Amino acid sequence: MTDHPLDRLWATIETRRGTDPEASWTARMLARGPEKCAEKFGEEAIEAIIEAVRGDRSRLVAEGADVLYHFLLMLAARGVSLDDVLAELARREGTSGITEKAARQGT
Ligand SMILES: N=c1c2ncn([C@@H]3O[C@H](COP(=O)(O)OP(=O)(O)OP(=O)(O)O)[C@@H](O)[C@H]3O)c2ncn1[C@@H]1O[C@H](COP(=O)(O)O)[C@@H](O)[C@H]1O
Repeated sequence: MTDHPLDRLWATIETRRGTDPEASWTARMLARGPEKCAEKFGEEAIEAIIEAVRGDRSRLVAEGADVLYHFLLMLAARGVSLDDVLAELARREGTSGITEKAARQGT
């Protein structure tokens, strides 16, 4: 674990698991289940897309933060860790995105 804000946010999300849903948005969303977390992530992603298309920089920064938070929430709800995703990114380092796409498609 590093002192990166994403690591700290992940640690906070994990501490909220099973706590009072009235006191924590994270606890409330986790209690609502992975489908609801995925739906919320989708909504936040669309809001970020809208701001990217509009070109509103500060709104995109704010929506981007919402996207990252709700992405971590969606992972946590499915028992996938941030480290799992970071390990996959690390595995791809140094490979060509085009080669990677072909490998995934089996071509
Ligand atoms: N980064 C966030 C974060 N980003 C967004 N949100 C919440 O996500 C919710 C959804 O945002 P919306 O704008 O969609 O608001 P909404 O209430 O769903 O309204 P609708 O538009 O859906 O009707 C809001 O309640 C925001 O406060 C967050 N809630 C928590 N965190 C982090 O998680 C930590 C723990 O929070 P709690 O679990 O609430 O203690 C916080 O200290 C933050 O670091």
